Amino acid sequence: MTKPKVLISDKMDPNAARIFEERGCDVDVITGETPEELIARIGEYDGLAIRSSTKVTKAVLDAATNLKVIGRAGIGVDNVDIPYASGKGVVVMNTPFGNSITTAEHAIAMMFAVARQIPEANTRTQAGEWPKSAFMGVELTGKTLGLIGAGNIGTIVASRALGLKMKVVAYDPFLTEERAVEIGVDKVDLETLLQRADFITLHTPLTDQTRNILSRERLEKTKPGVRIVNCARGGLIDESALKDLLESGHIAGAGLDVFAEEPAKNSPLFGTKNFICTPHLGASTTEAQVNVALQVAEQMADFLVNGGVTNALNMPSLSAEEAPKLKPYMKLAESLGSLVGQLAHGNLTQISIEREGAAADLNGKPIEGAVLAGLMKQYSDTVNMVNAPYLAKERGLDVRSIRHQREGAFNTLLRVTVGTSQGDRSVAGTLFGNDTPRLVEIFGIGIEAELAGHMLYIVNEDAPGFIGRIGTLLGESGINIGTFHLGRRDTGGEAVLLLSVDTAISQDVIDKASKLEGVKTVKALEF
Ligand SMILES: NC(=O)C1=CN([C@@H]2O[C@H](COP(=O)(O)OP(=O)(O)OC[C@H]3O[C@@H](n4cnc5c(N)ncnc54)[C@H](O)[C@@H]3O)[C@@H](O)[C@H]2O)C=CC1
Ligand SMILES: O=C(O)CCC(=O)C(=O)O
Repeated sequence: MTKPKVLISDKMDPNAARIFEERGCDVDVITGETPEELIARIGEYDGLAIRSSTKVTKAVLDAATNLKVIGRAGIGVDNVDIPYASGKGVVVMNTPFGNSITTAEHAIAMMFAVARQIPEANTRTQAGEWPKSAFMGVELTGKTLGLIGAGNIGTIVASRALGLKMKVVAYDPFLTEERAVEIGVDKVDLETLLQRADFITLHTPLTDQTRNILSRERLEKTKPGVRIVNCARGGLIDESALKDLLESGHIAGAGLDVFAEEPAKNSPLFGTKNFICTPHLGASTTEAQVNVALQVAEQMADFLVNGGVTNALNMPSLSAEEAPKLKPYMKLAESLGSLVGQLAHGNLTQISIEREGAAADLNGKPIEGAVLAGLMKQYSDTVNMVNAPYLAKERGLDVRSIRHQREGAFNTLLRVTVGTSQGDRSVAGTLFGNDTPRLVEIFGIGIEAELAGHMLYIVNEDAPGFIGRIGTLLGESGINIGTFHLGRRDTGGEAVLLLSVDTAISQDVIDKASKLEGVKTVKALEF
Protein backbone atom coordinates (compact mmCIF):
# COMPACT_ATOMS: atom_id res chain seq x y z
CA MET A 1 0.00 0.00 0.00
CA THR A 2 1.36 3.45 -0.87
CA LYS A 3 1.93 5.67 2.10
CA PRO A 4 -0.32 8.72 2.51
CA LYS A 5 1.54 11.95 1.76
CA VAL A 6 1.27 14.91 4.08
CA LEU A 7 2.37 18.49 3.54
CA ILE A 8 3.15 20.67 6.56
CA SER A 9 2.81 24.15 5.09
CA ASP A 10 3.19 26.35 8.19
CA LYS A 11 5.95 26.49 10.76
CA MET A 12 5.21 23.69 13.18
CA ASP A 13 7.02 21.95 16.02
CA PRO A 14 9.22 19.13 14.55
CA ASN A 15 7.30 16.60 16.63
CA ALA A 16 4.53 16.79 14.00
CA ALA A 17 6.80 15.51 11.20
CA ARG A 18 8.19 12.83 13.51
CA ILE A 19 4.73 11.53 14.42
CA PHE A 20 3.59 11.48 10.78
CA GLU A 21 6.61 9.36 9.86
CA GLU A 22 6.24 7.05 12.84
CA ARG A 23 2.57 6.50 11.96
CA GLY A 24 3.24 5.51 8.36
CA CYS A 25 2.94 8.75 6.38
CA ASP A 26 5.43 10.43 4.05
CA VAL A 27 5.81 14.04 5.07
CA ASP A 28 7.16 17.20 3.44
CA VAL A 29 7.70 20.40 5.40
CA ILE A 30 7.54 23.34 2.98
CA THR A 31 6.62 26.62 4.61
CA GLY A 32 6.32 30.23 3.46
CA GLU A 33 5.12 29.48 -0.06
CA THR A 34 2.91 31.87 -2.02
CA PRO A 35 -0.70 30.79 -2.69
CA GLU A 36 0.29 30.03 -6.29
CA GLU A 37 3.14 27.79 -5.18
CA LEU A 38 0.84 25.95 -2.79
CA ILE A 39 -1.76 25.53 -5.53
CA ALA A 40 0.87 24.09 -7.86
CA ARG A 41 2.05 21.62 -5.21
CA ILE A 42 -1.08 20.58 -3.28
CA GLY A 43 -2.34 18.03 -5.83
CA GLU A 44 0.26 15.49 -4.61
CA TYR A 45 -0.92 15.37 -1.02
CA ASP A 46 -3.47 13.38 0.99
CA GLY A 47 -3.11 15.55 4.07
CA LEU A 48 -2.36 19.22 4.72
CA ALA A 49 -1.20 20.32 8.18
CA ILE A 50 -1.44 24.06 8.80
CA ARG A 51 -1.44 26.81 11.42
CA SER A 52 -2.87 30.25 10.62
CA SER A 53 -0.65 31.45 7.76
CA THR A 54 -1.80 29.03 5.07
CA LYS A 55 -5.12 30.11 3.61
CA VAL A 56 -7.05 27.10 2.37
CA THR A 57 -9.20 28.82 -0.21
CA LYS A 58 -11.51 27.45 -2.90
CA ALA A 59 -8.63 27.71 -5.39
CA VAL A 60 -6.36 25.63 -3.14
CA LEU A 61 -9.12 23.06 -2.60
CA ASP A 62 -9.88 22.88 -6.32
CA ALA A 63 -6.23 22.07 -6.96
CA ALA A 64 -6.11 19.57 -4.08
CA THR A 65 -7.31 16.61 -6.08
CA ASN A 66 -5.99 13.98 -3.64
CA LEU A 67 -6.60 15.83 -0.40
CA LYS A 68 -8.50 13.91 2.26
CA VAL A 69 -7.82 15.81 5.45
CA ILE A 70 -6.75 19.27 6.60
CA GLY A 71 -5.40 19.47 10.13
CA ARG A 72 -5.23 22.81 11.92
CA ALA A 73 -2.59 22.78 14.65
CA GLY A 74 -4.60 25.24 16.70
CA ILE A 75 -8.18 26.37 17.24
CA GLY A 76 -9.45 29.01 14.80
CA VAL A 77 -10.25 27.66 11.35
CA ASP A 78 -11.33 30.88 9.69
CA ASN A 79 -8.37 30.40 7.28
CA VAL A 80 -10.05 27.27 5.88
CA ASP A 81 -13.10 27.37 3.62
CA ILE A 82 -14.85 24.60 5.54
CA PRO A 83 -18.10 24.51 3.53
CA TYR A 84 -16.10 24.16 0.33
CA ALA A 85 -13.82 21.54 1.88
CA SER A 86 -16.90 19.62 3.02
CA GLY A 87 -18.32 19.81 -0.48
CA LYS A 88 -15.05 18.34 -1.75
CA GLY A 89 -15.23 15.60 0.88
CA VAL A 90 -12.16 16.89 2.72
CA VAL A 91 -12.25 16.43 6.47
CA VAL A 92 -11.17 19.45 8.50
CA MET A 93 -9.79 18.83 12.00
CA ASN A 94 -8.47 21.16 14.66
CA THR A 95 -6.93 20.79 18.11
CA PRO A 96 -9.48 22.52 20.29
CA PHE A 97 -7.63 22.66 23.62
CA GLY A 98 -3.87 22.44 22.94
CA ASN A 99 -3.15 26.18 22.97
CA SER A 100 -5.96 27.52 25.18
CA ILE A 101 -3.91 28.11 28.33
CA THR A 102 -1.12 29.73 26.35
CA THR A 103 -3.52 32.09 24.57
CA ALA A 104 -5.29 32.98 27.81
CA GLU A 105 -1.91 33.78 29.38
CA HIS A 106 -1.08 36.02 26.42
CA ALA A 107 -4.30 37.96 26.98
CA ILE A 108 -3.40 38.42 30.65
CA ALA A 109 0.14 39.47 29.67
CA MET A 110 -1.34 42.03 27.26
CA MET A 111 -3.59 43.39 30.02
CA PHE A 112 -0.59 43.97 32.26
CA ALA A 113 1.46 45.40 29.40
CA VAL A 114 -1.34 47.86 28.53
CA ALA A 115 -1.98 48.75 32.18
CA ARG A 116 1.68 49.59 32.82
CA GLN A 117 2.77 50.66 29.29
CA ILE A 118 5.60 48.14 29.53
CA PRO A 119 6.60 48.08 25.83
CA GLU A 120 7.06 51.85 25.54
CA ALA A 121 8.73 52.13 28.93
CA ASN A 122 11.14 49.39 27.88
CA THR A 123 11.97 51.06 24.55
CA ARG A 124 12.60 54.46 26.11
CA THR A 125 14.58 53.09 29.02
CA GLN A 126 16.86 51.15 26.68
CA ALA A 127 17.25 54.31 24.61
CA GLY A 128 18.88 55.83 27.70
CA GLU A 129 16.00 58.19 28.65
CA TRP A 130 15.16 56.80 32.13
CA PRO A 131 11.63 58.23 31.69
CA LYS A 132 10.37 57.49 35.21
CA SER A 133 7.90 60.36 35.37
CA ALA A 134 6.42 59.66 31.92
CA PHE A 135 4.54 56.55 32.96
CA MET A 136 1.72 56.18 35.43
CA GLY A 137 -0.08 52.87 35.25
CA VAL A 138 -3.20 51.39 36.80
CA GLU A 139 -3.67 48.30 38.97
CA LEU A 140 -5.68 45.32 37.79
CA THR A 141 -6.77 44.49 41.33
CA GLY A 142 -10.37 45.51 41.97
CA LYS A 143 -11.02 46.41 38.33
CA THR A 144 -13.83 44.91 36.28
CA LEU A 145 -12.86 42.70 33.35
CA GLY A 146 -15.46 42.35 30.60
CA LEU A 147 -15.08 39.05 28.74
CA ILE A 148 -16.66 38.81 25.32
CA GLY A 149 -16.83 35.05 24.73
CA ALA A 150 -16.63 32.68 27.67
CA GLY A 151 -15.62 29.40 26.00
CA ASN A 152 -12.39 27.53 26.68
CA ILE A 153 -10.01 30.47 26.51
CA GLY A 154 -12.43 33.01 28.00
CA THR A 155 -13.00 30.71 30.97
CA ILE A 156 -9.26 30.35 31.59
CA VAL A 157 -8.82 34.13 31.35
CA ALA A 158 -11.65 34.53 33.86
CA SER A 159 -10.00 32.16 36.33
CA ARG A 160 -6.66 34.00 36.06
CA ALA A 161 -8.37 37.40 36.38
CA LEU A 162 -10.26 36.25 39.47
CA GLY A 163 -6.91 35.15 40.90
CA LEU A 164 -5.69 38.70 40.26
CA LYS A 165 -8.66 39.93 42.32
CA MET A 166 -10.50 41.41 39.37
CA LYS A 167 -14.29 41.23 39.05
CA VAL A 168 -15.33 39.48 35.86
CA VAL A 169 -18.47 40.11 33.82
CA ALA A 170 -19.07 38.05 30.68
CA TYR A 171 -21.15 38.37 27.55
CA ASP A 172 -21.71 35.10 25.69
CA PRO A 173 -25.09 34.00 24.32
CA PHE A 174 -24.24 30.41 25.16
CA LEU A 175 -23.25 31.00 28.76
CA THR A 176 -25.96 29.88 31.17
CA GLU A 177 -26.49 31.47 34.58
CA GLU A 178 -25.42 28.18 36.21
CA ARG A 179 -22.18 28.00 34.24
CA ALA A 180 -21.50 31.68 34.95
CA VAL A 181 -21.81 31.01 38.68
CA GLU A 182 -19.56 27.94 38.34
CA ILE A 183 -16.77 29.93 36.66
CA GLY A 184 -17.23 32.91 38.97
CA VAL A 185 -18.40 35.54 36.50
CA ASP A 186 -21.48 37.73 36.22
CA LYS A 187 -23.38 37.00 33.00
CA VAL A 188 -24.39 40.32 31.46
CA ASP A 189 -25.62 41.65 28.15
CA LEU A 190 -23.18 43.42 25.87
CA GLU A 191 -24.46 46.91 26.72
CA THR A 192 -23.90 46.30 30.43
CA LEU A 193 -20.44 44.90 29.78
CA LEU A 194 -19.50 48.00 27.79
CA GLN A 195 -20.72 50.25 30.58
CA ARG A 196 -19.07 48.35 33.44
CA ALA A 197 -15.75 47.04 32.15
CA ASP A 198 -12.43 48.73 32.97
CA PHE A 199 -10.73 46.11 30.78
CA ILE A 200 -12.31 44.21 27.89
CA THR A 201 -10.88 41.02 26.38
CA LEU A 202 -12.31 39.18 23.39
CA HIS A 203 -12.43 35.39 23.09
CA THR A 204 -14.90 34.52 20.35
CA PRO A 205 -14.33 32.99 16.95
CA LEU A 206 -14.70 35.28 13.94
CA THR A 207 -18.16 34.57 12.55
CA ASP A 208 -20.87 36.59 10.83
CA GLN A 209 -22.29 37.29 14.30
CA THR A 210 -19.04 38.38 15.92
CA ARG A 211 -17.48 40.33 13.04
CA ASN A 212 -17.14 43.96 14.19
CA ILE A 213 -18.71 43.08 17.55
CA LEU A 214 -16.77 46.05 18.94
CA SER A 215 -18.06 48.46 16.31
CA ARG A 216 -17.49 52.21 16.47
CA GLU A 217 -20.91 52.66 18.07
CA ARG A 218 -20.16 50.08 20.75
CA LEU A 219 -16.63 51.34 21.36
CA GLU A 220 -18.08 54.80 21.94
CA LYS A 221 -20.35 53.31 24.61
CA THR A 222 -17.45 51.88 26.61
CA LYS A 223 -16.48 53.36 29.94
CA PRO A 224 -14.04 56.27 29.50
CA GLY A 225 -10.54 55.01 30.29
CA VAL A 226 -11.31 51.43 29.25
CA ARG A 227 -8.41 49.21 28.10
CA ILE A 228 -9.08 46.63 25.39
CA VAL A 229 -7.23 43.42 24.54
CA ASN A 230 -7.89 41.20 21.55
CA CYS A 231 -6.08 37.87 21.33
CA ALA A 232 -8.89 36.16 19.40
CA ARG A 233 -9.30 37.35 15.82
CA GLY A 234 -8.81 40.57 13.90
CA GLY A 235 -12.14 41.68 12.49
CA LEU A 236 -13.82 41.59 15.91
CA ILE A 237 -12.92 45.27 16.48
CA ASP A 238 -13.37 48.29 14.21
CA GLU A 239 -9.66 49.20 13.98
CA SER A 240 -10.23 52.69 12.63
CA ALA A 241 -12.63 53.55 15.48
CA LEU A 242 -10.15 52.06 17.95
CA LYS A 243 -7.46 54.39 16.62
CA ASP A 244 -9.74 57.47 16.87
CA LEU A 245 -10.80 56.63 20.43
CA LEU A 246 -7.23 55.94 21.54
CA GLU A 247 -6.21 59.30 20.11
CA SER A 248 -9.10 61.09 21.83
CA GLY A 249 -8.14 59.37 25.10
CA HIS A 250 -11.58 57.76 25.55
CA ILE A 251 -9.84 54.39 25.32
CA ALA A 252 -6.82 54.46 27.63
CA GLY A 253 -5.00 51.56 26.02
CA ALA A 254 -5.33 48.70 23.60
CA GLY A 255 -3.36 45.52 23.01
CA LEU A 256 -3.93 43.56 19.83
CA ASP A 257 -2.42 40.20 19.00
CA VAL A 258 -4.56 39.89 15.89
CA PHE A 259 -5.45 42.21 13.04
CA ALA A 260 -8.18 42.36 10.43
CA GLU A 261 -5.46 41.91 7.83
CA GLU A 262 -2.52 39.67 8.59
CA PRO A 263 0.38 39.87 8.35
CA ALA A 264 -0.20 43.47 9.49
CA LYS A 265 2.78 45.35 8.17
CA ASN A 266 1.34 48.85 7.73
CA SER A 267 -1.59 49.04 10.15
CA PRO A 268 -2.86 52.60 10.71
CA LEU A 269 -2.84 51.69 14.40
CA PHE A 270 0.95 51.52 14.43
CA GLY A 271 2.34 54.48 16.35
CA THR A 272 -1.02 55.38 17.94
CA LYS A 273 -0.61 56.43 21.54
CA ASN A 274 -1.23 53.74 24.17
CA PHE A 275 -1.43 51.08 21.48
CA ILE A 276 0.64 47.91 21.73
CA CYS A 277 0.62 44.79 19.63
CA THR A 278 2.15 41.41 18.96
CA PRO A 279 2.24 39.51 15.65
CA HIS A 280 -0.40 36.82 16.36
CA LEU A 281 1.68 35.27 19.12
CA GLY A 282 -1.25 34.09 21.24
CA ALA A 283 -0.44 30.41 20.72
CA SER A 284 3.33 30.79 20.50
CA THR A 285 4.75 28.97 23.47
CA THR A 286 6.87 25.87 23.41
CA GLU A 287 4.24 24.00 25.39
CA ALA A 288 1.30 24.93 23.17
CA GLN A 289 3.19 24.30 19.95
CA VAL A 290 4.29 20.85 21.09
CA ASN A 291 0.72 20.08 22.19
CA VAL A 292 -0.94 21.13 18.94
CA ALA A 293 1.76 19.60 16.70
CA LEU A 294 1.56 16.21 18.41
CA GLN A 295 -2.20 16.27 18.46
CA VAL A 296 -2.73 17.33 14.86
CA ALA A 297 -0.24 14.77 13.54
CA GLU A 298 -1.76 11.97 15.62
CA GLN A 299 -5.30 12.83 14.51
CA MET A 300 -4.40 13.21 10.84
CA ALA A 301 -2.28 10.08 10.68
CA ASP A 302 -5.00 8.09 12.44
CA PHE A 303 -7.48 9.27 9.84
CA LEU A 304 -5.22 8.67 6.84
CA VAL A 305 -3.92 5.30 7.98
CA ASN A 306 -6.86 3.83 9.97
CA GLY A 307 -9.90 5.96 9.09
CA GLY A 308 -10.32 7.13 12.72
CA VAL A 309 -11.98 10.53 13.17
CA THR A 310 -11.20 12.88 16.06
CA ASN A 311 -12.01 16.58 16.39
CA ALA A 312 -13.36 16.79 12.87
CA LEU A 313 -15.37 19.95 12.32
CA ASN A 314 -17.28 18.72 9.30
CA MET A 315 -17.68 15.00 9.73
CA PRO A 316 -19.66 12.87 12.16
CA SER A 317 -17.79 10.17 14.00
CA LEU A 318 -19.53 6.88 13.35
CA SER A 319 -18.85 3.16 13.37
CA ALA A 320 -18.51 1.45 9.99
CA GLU A 321 -21.81 -0.51 10.35
CA GLU A 322 -24.01 2.38 11.48
CA ALA A 323 -22.63 4.93 9.09
CA PRO A 324 -24.63 4.27 5.91
CA LYS A 325 -27.99 4.04 7.69
CA LEU A 326 -27.44 7.07 9.88
CA LYS A 327 -25.87 9.31 7.27
CA PRO A 328 -29.08 10.93 5.91
CA TYR A 329 -30.45 11.29 9.44
CA MET A 330 -27.28 13.08 10.51
CA LYS A 331 -27.67 15.53 7.67
CA LEU A 332 -31.33 16.10 8.60
CA ALA A 333 -30.45 16.44 12.30
CA GLU A 334 -27.68 18.95 11.67
CA SER A 335 -29.90 21.03 9.36
CA LEU A 336 -32.72 21.10 11.91
CA GLY A 337 -30.31 22.09 14.69
CA SER A 338 -28.83 24.77 12.49
CA LEU A 339 -32.30 26.04 11.54
CA VAL A 340 -33.51 26.45 15.13
CA GLY A 341 -30.13 27.93 16.08
CA GLN A 342 -30.40 30.53 13.34
CA LEU A 343 -34.05 31.34 14.01
CA ALA A 344 -34.45 31.17 17.77
CA HIS A 345 -33.89 34.46 19.59
CA GLY A 346 -32.91 34.84 23.19
CA ASN A 347 -30.85 32.67 25.48
CA LEU A 348 -31.20 28.95 24.74
CA THR A 349 -31.82 26.96 27.89
CA GLN A 350 -33.24 23.67 26.71
CA ILE A 351 -33.39 21.49 23.63
CA SER A 352 -35.38 18.35 23.01
CA ILE A 353 -34.72 15.95 20.15
CA GLU A 354 -37.65 13.66 19.40
CA ARG A 355 -37.38 10.61 17.17
CA GLU A 356 -40.60 9.15 15.86
CA GLY A 357 -41.45 6.11 13.68
CA ALA A 358 -38.42 4.46 12.05
CA ALA A 359 -36.08 7.07 13.58
CA ALA A 360 -37.02 5.85 17.07
CA ASP A 361 -35.05 2.62 16.49
CA LEU A 362 -31.80 4.35 15.58
CA ASN A 363 -28.82 5.16 17.75
CA GLY A 364 -29.89 8.50 19.21
CA LYS A 365 -26.43 9.71 20.25
CA PRO A 366 -25.00 10.58 16.85
CA ILE A 367 -28.33 12.20 15.92
CA GLU A 368 -28.21 14.24 19.13
CA GLY A 369 -24.60 15.18 18.37
CA ALA A 370 -25.53 16.29 14.87
CA VAL A 371 -28.44 18.43 16.11
CA LEU A 372 -26.24 20.07 18.74
CA ALA A 373 -23.39 20.61 16.28
CA GLY A 374 -25.83 22.28 13.87
CA LEU A 375 -27.24 24.40 16.67
CA MET A 376 -23.91 25.57 18.02
CA LYS A 377 -21.77 25.87 14.94
CA GLN A 378 -22.72 29.51 14.58
CA TYR A 379 -21.25 30.22 18.01
CA SER A 380 -18.00 28.32 17.86
CA ASP A 381 -15.29 27.35 15.42
CA THR A 382 -14.50 24.27 17.39
CA VAL A 383 -17.84 22.59 17.73
CA ASN A 384 -18.29 19.22 16.05
CA MET A 385 -20.33 16.07 16.39
CA VAL A 386 -17.99 14.72 18.98
CA ASN A 387 -17.66 17.69 21.28
CA ALA A 388 -21.09 19.30 20.77
CA PRO A 389 -22.89 17.24 23.48
CA TYR A 390 -20.03 17.87 25.90
CA LEU A 391 -20.03 21.60 25.19
CA ALA A 392 -23.80 21.74 25.56
CA LYS A 393 -23.56 20.04 28.93
CA GLU A 394 -20.70 22.21 30.08
CA ARG A 395 -22.73 25.28 29.21
CA GLY A 396 -25.73 23.98 31.10
CA LEU A 397 -27.98 23.45 28.05
CA ASP A 398 -30.62 20.95 29.11
CA VAL A 399 -30.65 18.32 26.31
CA ARG A 400 -33.47 15.78 26.12
CA SER A 401 -33.68 12.87 23.72
CA ILE A 402 -37.15 11.40 23.36
CA ARG A 403 -38.22 8.28 21.40
CA HIS A 404 -41.82 7.84 20.33
CA GLN A 405 -42.77 4.43 18.93
CA ARG A 406 -45.92 5.95 17.45
CA GLU A 407 -46.01 6.76 13.77
CA GLY A 408 -47.63 9.98 12.64
CA ALA A 409 -48.17 11.37 9.16
CA PHE A 410 -44.56 10.43 8.33
CA ASN A 411 -43.04 7.00 8.77
CA THR A 412 -39.93 8.61 10.20
CA LEU A 413 -39.61 12.01 11.86
CA LEU A 414 -37.12 14.10 13.81
CA ARG A 415 -38.41 17.02 15.82
CA VAL A 416 -36.14 19.60 17.46
CA THR A 417 -37.57 21.98 20.04
CA VAL A 418 -35.55 24.67 21.75
CA GLY A 419 -36.64 26.44 24.90
CA THR A 420 -35.64 30.09 24.79
CA SER A 421 -36.32 32.98 27.12
CA GLN A 422 -39.12 33.82 24.65
CA GLY A 423 -40.79 30.38 24.65
CA ASP A 424 -40.45 27.06 22.80
CA ARG A 425 -39.60 26.89 19.10
CA SER A 426 -39.98 23.62 17.20
CA VAL A 427 -39.02 22.35 13.74
CA ALA A 428 -39.44 18.87 12.27
CA GLY A 429 -38.12 16.94 9.31
CA THR A 430 -38.32 13.56 7.63
CA LEU A 431 -36.52 11.54 4.98
CA PHE A 432 -38.02 11.16 1.55
CA GLY A 433 -37.21 7.83 -0.08
CA ASN A 434 -35.19 6.87 3.05
CA ASP A 435 -32.29 9.13 2.16
CA THR A 436 -33.37 12.66 1.26
CA PRO A 437 -33.76 15.04 4.23
CA ARG A 438 -36.75 17.38 4.14
CA LEU A 439 -38.07 20.00 6.53
CA VAL A 440 -41.79 19.37 7.09
CA GLU A 441 -42.73 21.78 9.87
CA ILE A 442 -41.46 25.08 11.12
CA PHE A 443 -42.78 26.66 14.32
CA GLY A 444 -46.08 24.79 14.00
CA ILE A 445 -46.58 25.53 10.28
CA GLY A 446 -46.48 22.67 7.77
CA ILE A 447 -44.00 23.29 4.93
CA GLU A 448 -41.88 21.08 2.73
CA ALA A 449 -38.36 22.17 1.90
CA GLU A 450 -34.80 21.02 1.47
CA LEU A 451 -32.44 22.95 3.78
CA ALA A 452 -29.35 23.70 1.72
CA GLY A 453 -27.13 26.58 0.66
CA HIS A 454 -28.32 30.17 0.91
CA MET A 455 -31.94 30.52 2.01
CA LEU A 456 -34.35 33.30 2.85
CA TYR A 457 -36.96 32.85 5.58
CA ILE A 458 -39.92 35.19 5.72
CA VAL A 459 -42.94 35.26 8.02
CA ASN A 460 -45.74 37.37 6.63
CA GLU A 461 -49.49 37.87 6.72
CA ASP A 462 -51.14 35.54 4.24
CA ALA A 463 -52.55 38.01 1.67
CA PRO A 464 -52.72 38.23 -2.13
CA GLY A 465 -49.85 39.88 -3.97
CA PHE A 466 -47.08 39.16 -1.49
CA ILE A 467 -45.30 36.49 -3.53
CA GLY A 468 -45.17 38.82 -6.51
CA ARG A 469 -43.67 41.60 -4.39
CA ILE A 470 -40.91 39.43 -2.94
CA GLY A 471 -40.19 37.89 -6.36
CA THR A 472 -39.85 41.37 -7.86
CA LEU A 473 -37.55 42.54 -5.07
CA LEU A 474 -35.23 39.54 -5.45
CA GLY A 475 -35.29 39.81 -9.24
CA GLU A 476 -34.40 43.50 -9.10
CA SER A 477 -31.59 42.68 -6.68
CA GLY A 478 -30.14 40.13 -9.12
CA ILE A 479 -30.93 37.18 -6.84
CA ASN A 480 -32.02 34.01 -8.60
CA ILE A 481 -34.57 31.86 -6.77
CA GLY A 482 -33.76 28.14 -6.81
CA THR A 483 -36.71 26.69 -4.90
CA PHE A 484 -39.80 28.22 -3.34
CA HIS A 485 -41.71 26.76 -0.38
CA LEU A 486 -44.85 28.05 1.28
CA GLY A 487 -46.78 27.18 4.39
CA ARG A 488 -49.44 28.92 6.46
CA ARG A 489 -51.10 28.54 9.81
CA ASP A 490 -54.56 29.24 8.39
CA THR A 491 -56.12 31.20 5.55
CA GLY A 492 -55.28 34.87 5.98
CA GLY A 493 -53.16 34.07 9.05
CA GLU A 494 -49.43 33.79 9.53
CA ALA A 495 -47.57 32.38 6.52
CA VAL A 496 -44.00 31.18 6.09
CA LEU A 497 -42.00 31.50 2.91
CA LEU A 498 -38.71 29.66 2.54
CA LEU A 499 -36.67 30.29 -0.58
CA SER A 500 -33.39 28.82 -1.68
CA VAL A 501 -31.37 31.31 -3.70
CA ASP A 502 -28.19 31.05 -5.71
CA THR A 503 -26.19 33.78 -3.97
CA ALA A 504 -25.79 35.10 -0.43
CA ILE A 505 -28.43 37.68 0.52
CA SER A 506 -27.14 41.11 1.49
CA GLN A 507 -28.34 43.11 4.49
CA ASP A 508 -29.73 45.68 2.05
CA VAL A 509 -32.08 43.09 0.49
CA ILE A 510 -33.12 41.90 3.96
CA ASP A 511 -33.89 45.49 4.97
CA LYS A 512 -35.94 46.03 1.82
CA ALA A 513 -37.82 42.74 2.30
CA SER A 514 -38.56 43.69 5.92
CA LYS A 515 -40.29 46.83 4.68
CA LEU A 516 -42.64 44.97 2.28
CA GLU A 517 -46.29 45.14 3.27
CA GLY A 518 -47.36 42.36 5.64
CA VAL A 519 -43.85 41.16 6.46
CA LYS A 520 -43.18 40.26 10.10
CA THR A 521 -39.78 38.56 10.03
CA VAL A 522 -37.01 38.22 7.46
CA LYS A 523 -33.87 36.22 8.00
CA ALA A 524 -31.11 34.99 5.70
CA LEU A 525 -30.18 31.40 6.51
CA GLU A 526 -27.06 29.44 5.58
CA PHE A 527 -26.76 25.66 5.46
N1 LIG B 1 -4.28 34.64 19.14
C1 LIG B 1 -4.13 33.35 18.95
O1 LIG B 1 -3.06 32.88 18.61
C2 LIG B 1 -5.28 32.43 19.19
C3 LIG B 1 -6.57 32.83 18.94
N2 LIG B 1 -7.61 31.96 19.16
C4 LIG B 1 -8.97 32.46 18.89
O2 LIG B 1 -9.71 32.39 20.09
C5 LIG B 1 -11.03 32.01 19.77
C6 LIG B 1 -11.72 31.42 20.99
O3 LIG B 1 -11.15 30.15 21.29
P1 LIG B 1 -11.85 29.17 22.33
O4 LIG B 1 -12.15 29.87 23.59
O5 LIG B 1 -11.02 27.94 22.39
O6 LIG B 1 -13.19 28.85 21.54
P2 LIG B 1 -14.55 28.31 22.15
O7 LIG B 1 -15.34 27.81 21.02
O8 LIG B 1 -14.30 27.42 23.32
O9 LIG B 1 -15.24 29.64 22.72
C7 LIG B 1 -15.76 30.63 21.92
C8 LIG B 1 -16.88 31.30 22.71
O10 LIG B 1 -17.37 32.41 21.99
C9 LIG B 1 -18.76 32.44 22.22
N3 LIG B 1 -19.43 33.24 21.21
C10 LIG B 1 -19.78 32.87 19.95
N4 LIG B 1 -20.44 33.86 19.36
C11 LIG B 1 -20.51 34.88 20.25
C12 LIG B 1 -21.06 36.17 20.21
N5 LIG B 1 -21.70 36.62 19.13
N6 LIG B 1 -20.93 36.97 21.29
C13 LIG B 1 -20.28 36.53 22.40
N7 LIG B 1 -19.75 35.29 22.51
C14 LIG B 1 -19.86 34.48 21.44
C15 LIG B 1 -19.18 30.99 22.16
O11 LIG B 1 -20.46 30.77 22.76
C16 LIG B 1 -18.06 30.34 22.93
O12 LIG B 1 -18.35 30.25 24.31
C17 LIG B 1 -10.84 31.02 18.61
O13 LIG B 1 -12.01 30.95 17.81
C18 LIG B 1 -9.68 31.59 17.85
O14 LIG B 1 -10.17 32.41 16.82
C19 LIG B 1 -7.42 30.70 19.63
C20 LIG B 1 -6.15 30.26 19.89
C21 LIG B 1 -4.98 31.07 19.65
O1 LIG C 1 -1.02 28.89 15.08
C1 LIG C 1 -0.94 30.01 15.55
O2 LIG C 1 0.11 30.57 15.83
C2 LIG C 1 -2.21 30.78 15.81
C3 LIG C 1 -3.16 30.03 16.68
C4 LIG C 1 -4.53 30.47 16.51
O3 LIG C 1 -4.84 31.58 16.13
C5 LIG C 1 -5.59 29.50 16.79
O4 LIG C 1 -5.29 28.39 17.27
O5 LIG C 1 -6.76 29.85 16.55
